[in-house]
Amino acid sequence: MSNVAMELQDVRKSIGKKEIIKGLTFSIYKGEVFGFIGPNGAGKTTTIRMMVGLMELSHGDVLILGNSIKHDFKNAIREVGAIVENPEMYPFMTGWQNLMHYARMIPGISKERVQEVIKLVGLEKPIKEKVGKYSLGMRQRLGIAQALLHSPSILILDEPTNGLDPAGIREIRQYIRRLAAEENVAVIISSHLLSEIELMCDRIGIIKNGELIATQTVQDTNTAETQDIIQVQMQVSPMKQAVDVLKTDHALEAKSEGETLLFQTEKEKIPEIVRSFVQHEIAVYQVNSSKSSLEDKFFDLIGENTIE
Ligand SMILES: Nc1ncnc2c1ncn2[C@@H]1O[C@H](COP(=O)(O)OP(=O)(O)OP(=O)(O)O)[C@@H](O)[C@H]1O
Repeated sequence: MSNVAMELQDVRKSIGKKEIIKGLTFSIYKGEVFGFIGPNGAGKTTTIRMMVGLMELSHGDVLILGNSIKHDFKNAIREVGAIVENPEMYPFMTGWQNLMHYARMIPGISKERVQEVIKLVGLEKPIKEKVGKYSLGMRQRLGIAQALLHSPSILILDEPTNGLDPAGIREIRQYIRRLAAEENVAVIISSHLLSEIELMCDRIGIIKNGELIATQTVQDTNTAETQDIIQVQMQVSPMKQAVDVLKTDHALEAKSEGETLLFQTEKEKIPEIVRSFVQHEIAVYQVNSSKSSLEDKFFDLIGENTIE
């Protein structure tokens, strides 16, 4: 049996004369948490709205467990659970009453299934309390529980951590990871907060101007970081001469910010660089280094310094 949960095939969307989504082709696999990230206006929400059947495709197709969203909508969409806009919950009802209210609208959902999803998102304790008393994180988890009622193979969450405090984010992260691992659900999360994606996802897809510009596993990025290039900050004087030495002796391009020299290299090269500075009578006052985070890579990829 195929391990692909969802496959996008040259998905395009035009609104008026403008093409907003310009041919997305990628797959999402069972049991993985896939982060869909990009700057504001990149096309994340539009793509997600097409994935969940809230918007028609202008071109291409989305296959969900092999079923075409265009030609076999019912069978395709039955496998999808999603929170795209804020989940509608009644604050004057308890968590349990809210879930039962939705469960009654879906044929074949038992009370046992309701109990099961409550356990999955860790809301056993407060489930008999009114939702009006819930924290934002608890409401999000109740929303996820609701989206899971019909046992979908794919869970799609648009900006699930929006507005949550760090503790709330940690909770959501924990339950999302558990869902993928224990239920083999493919989870798709859109976000512009990369630091969270790094901890929550197995793989990320970066979208910019309606195009997928990269996909990569988060594991790979981390491994690459530890083995490869690091960012170096050095306080040196005179600055211009240091930049020249880096270029002529080490073939490295550097930038200067005030008295700090900035460049990237392998860790092993640093002693050699310091030695050559000393030989050229360049004073070295301080050396700092840091690994480049996924966020740096993201900015490198999209070629911008800000995502707002
Ligand atoms: N109904 C519409 N009519 C015209 N343009 C639209 C419409 N909906 C979205 N767009 C445009 O399509 C582009 C993608 O928007 P979309 O909301 O999908 O991006 P996004 O990545 O989800 O951004 P954000 O993080 O801000 O939600 C934007 O440039 C937006 O202005």
